[in-house]
Amino acid sequence: MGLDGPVDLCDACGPLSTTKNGNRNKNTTRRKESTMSRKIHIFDTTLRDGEQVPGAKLNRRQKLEIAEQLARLGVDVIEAGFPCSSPEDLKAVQTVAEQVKGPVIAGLARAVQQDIDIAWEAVKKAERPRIHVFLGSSDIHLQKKLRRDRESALQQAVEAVKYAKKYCEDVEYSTEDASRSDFEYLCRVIEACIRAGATVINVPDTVGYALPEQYGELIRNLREKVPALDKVILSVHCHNDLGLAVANSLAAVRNGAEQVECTINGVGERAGNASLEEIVMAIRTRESFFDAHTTINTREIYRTSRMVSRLMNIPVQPNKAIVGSNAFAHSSGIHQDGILKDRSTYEIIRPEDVGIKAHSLVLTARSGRAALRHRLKELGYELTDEQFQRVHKRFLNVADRKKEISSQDLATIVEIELTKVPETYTFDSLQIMSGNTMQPLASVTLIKDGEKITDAATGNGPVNAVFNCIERIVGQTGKLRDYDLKAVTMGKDALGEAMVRVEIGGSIYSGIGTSPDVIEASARAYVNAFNRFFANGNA
Ligand SMILES: CC(=O)SCCNC(=O)CCNC(=O)[C@H](O)C(C)(C)COP(=O)(O)OP(=O)(O)OC[C@H]1O[C@@H](n2cnc3c(N)ncnc32)[C@H](O)[C@@H]1OP(=O)(O)O
Ligand SMILES: CC(C)C(=O)C(=O)O
Ligand SMILES: [Mg+2]
Repeated sequence: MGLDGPVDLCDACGPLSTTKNGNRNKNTTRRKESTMSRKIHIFDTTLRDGEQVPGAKLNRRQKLEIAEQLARLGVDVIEAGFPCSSPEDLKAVQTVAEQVKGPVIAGLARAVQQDIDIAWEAVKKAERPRIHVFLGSSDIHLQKKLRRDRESALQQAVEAVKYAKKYCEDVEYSTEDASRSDFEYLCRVIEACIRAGATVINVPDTVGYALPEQYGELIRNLREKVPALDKVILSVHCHNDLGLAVANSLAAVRNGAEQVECTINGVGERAGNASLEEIVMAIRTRESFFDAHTTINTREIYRTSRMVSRLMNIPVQPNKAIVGSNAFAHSSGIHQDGILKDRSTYEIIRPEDVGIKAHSLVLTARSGRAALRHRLKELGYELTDEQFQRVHKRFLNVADRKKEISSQDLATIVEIELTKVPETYTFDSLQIMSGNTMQPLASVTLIKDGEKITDAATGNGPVNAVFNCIERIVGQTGKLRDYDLKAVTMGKDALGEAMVRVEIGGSIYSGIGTSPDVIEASARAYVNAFNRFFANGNA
């Protein structure tokens, strides 16, 4: 695939390059006549192939919950399980078939009568049931796993399709390991299964071996060599062993595939299946390139992803496309500036289109003034230029020491920089007695109105003992809400900076203190917070 026009943004954002699709299937023709793009059927196999992930097993109730959400998402087919695999899976698929309305409900079966009987038992009450039969077609699978020759396997496939057809009008046949199969033999199997009544032919890249150009070519060649494919739906099913499941699926769509089998979050056997959200959003974002569309309600994508992650107990990696926590997070200054000027500069998908409320601008040491100014405004701060410069300087200083600056951090920075606090109490000195066999004891001296006041207190640690002591001297208790201690310079004699947020009298006060001694820095920060409290009119 390559761009043959201006770089696409998305249909919602601007014009797209128009390219020749090259399809000659019946749907393409029909849709083109009515000037509509081809519909790509989304076959979700989260509950079957996705559930083959170790540890991801779902019970009946969980399968139903996900299936109902998949129906809201608008998938065309839900493969609800492999009913012959266990009595519980049979019941789970039955429950989904009986209760979930809208999508076709499919059950998987090996090319053997017993599996097909059970699959039918599972899906027969669905509004639109489908039996999905599969059998290996590569010599590797035939010789090493099934231990039979091509001809008898072909016969078995045909008999299985005919047998399934007795029960169900809609029968999908999968040529397992198609991408490693002999092409002529693959064509013969497909032709024979269509003749036997298959309504959908699936051409899986079972072991994720294919490369996009090659897989696209396979689909194109199949369409050319097997005209009967025009009478059925041609489907693809890609695995991610080389990280190419989505790329291969899209190459197939480009070359005439009409159904894509995929899973939420890309979960599935080994490295997983093609990810539904990536395929759907790629087709949507580059619709005219593919000359195709899906009927997925994309605003349900994020919710579905969260649900599957939660119920399967498989976290989504932060940089996962579309649904990862960083998919719409901008953290570098140049990008943030661009986004604030016009989101199309760095956003090809609107987060709300996949059900995420908004993009996020994460403040880090790589952020610039534009993002900082924006966040300060969001937090309600209106600063003069001079104040902003001071806040920016301290922001960079803190950001260099922290991975991310939260709104709370920023509030502390602003408070510390902008509020001049009269020193009701001035820190003078402290002494600590501490060790692993005694309760820490601190003695602190503060100065008030020129007079030294000394007191002592214990605590569950030296810093806590110092804080308790300060509270005794100022005659006021506080609750430490946030405590951040960092070295501001390098080396053994590094200067430590303590930042605290203390709840005093129902309000939060920030304090900052520096010293080469971290306990002294903490004491200075605590006194600083109390001075803000007193400066606020509290006696
Ligand atoms: C590519 C895929 O994802 S395929 C789906 C993979 N998913 C699963 O396997 C999960 C569900 N599977 C199961 O619960 C079990 O494996 C069952 C119930 C299907 C079969 O269990 P068992 O009867 O104990 O067989 P077992 O799993 O040990 O071996 C599989 C057998 O099926 C045969 N087989 C494999 N695929 C097929 C097929 N498509 N059609 C017919 N037979 C097949 C194998 O050759 C093997 O037969 P053999 O025992 O005569 O050598
Ligand atoms: C059962 C088939 C479709 C499969 O999961 C595969 O080939 O990967
Ligand atoms: Mg698979």
